[in-house]
Amino acid sequence: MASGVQTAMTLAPGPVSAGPQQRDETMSLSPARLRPVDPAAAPGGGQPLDLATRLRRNRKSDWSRRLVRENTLTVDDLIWPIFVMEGEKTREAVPSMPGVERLTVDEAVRAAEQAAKLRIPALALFPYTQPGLRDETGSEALNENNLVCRALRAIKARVPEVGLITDVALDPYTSHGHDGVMDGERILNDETVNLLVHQSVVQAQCGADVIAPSDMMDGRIGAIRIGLDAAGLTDVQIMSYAAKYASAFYGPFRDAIGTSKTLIGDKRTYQMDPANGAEAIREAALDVEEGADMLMVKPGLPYLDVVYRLKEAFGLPTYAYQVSGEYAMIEGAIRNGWLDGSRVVEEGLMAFKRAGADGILTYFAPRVAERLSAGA
Ligand SMILES: NCc1[nH]cc(CCC(=O)O)c1CC(=O)O
Ligand SMILES: [Mg+2]
Repeated sequence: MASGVQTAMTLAPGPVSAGPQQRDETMSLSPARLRPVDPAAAPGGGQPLDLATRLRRNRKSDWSRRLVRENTLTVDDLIWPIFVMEGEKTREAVPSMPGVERLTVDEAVRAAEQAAKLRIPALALFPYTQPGLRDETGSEALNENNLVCRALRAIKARVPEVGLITDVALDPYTSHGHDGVMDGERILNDETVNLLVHQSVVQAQCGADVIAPSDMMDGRIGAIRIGLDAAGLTDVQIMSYAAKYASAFYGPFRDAIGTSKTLIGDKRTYQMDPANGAEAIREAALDVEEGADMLMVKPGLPYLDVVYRLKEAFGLPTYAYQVSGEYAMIEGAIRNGWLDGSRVVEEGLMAFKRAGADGILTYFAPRVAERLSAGA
């Protein structure tokens, strides 16, 4: 160290005669950069480089890395999406999401107990609707005894301390797998919104704490807010899937809820074009104006720029959905031994925090919570 200081003194700031600095005039002219390096200090010559700033200093030990760490990942950041199905005491594997299962309602209650024990704040529920109950207009969505409603009541009765988030959209209930009602090839916006308001009120009356519309119809946030308030459900929150993209990463989810084989066409007339970023701001601005309490971006990792932009622009609680395809990619590689399991999962989740997310919907939630609570 002493010799480093000495070098800095003897080689006082002077004109730069060579080096990369000269090539780029816009480069910072801070004194630290201008100090020339002693030409005698050849690599391996034993003389330290004359660097005033060495960013590695703060990384030299575990305690120091912890001290300078900018972001943290905690159990409080996790939302656990689960799939529910008919039946009793049964769990059924979802092949394209290794490690994820569909749960009967009683097993969903077990999952909620596990969430409570791990202190995962909330679950997000998605139903696998019996094919015979699916129709053109998704009428099962409005049935207060449908799978989601029964799961809501069962979990609320046994594990009231866990937050329950429900998906509002018609796709688990329609014979064509679209999120709205159709007229020929068109997905009808305003007619669909009417049904979504009804669906939201039914779910909230059955115990949903947070209504999360994932349908991407225009105007649904405002309509749902009015509908909930009119039903006396003023405390029910709305988490808007504000920027939801027409993504190929939803494939395994559609296997899980049984819509991949029935879906006619694609969802590009209502979900966003993956090429668009500025449009996400417009989507979110409308949802904020219409009364959204929280915003969500979906998918997650490929859309971190959108997470960052929405958080910066609105400052609302903002969430990212690490979707089924992201889960399948990571878990597939882990199971093949190509990636180091816990490290890659936590690095990915930390990236959401760094981008500004307040939390993440992730199928890895119970696994990560277990590690975090073990202090690993
Ligand atoms: N409204 C449907 C819905 N809600 C959540 C997801 C995807 C979640 C995932 O892939 O994990 C989808 C799929 C879709 O839009 O087709
Ligand atoms: Mg919108």
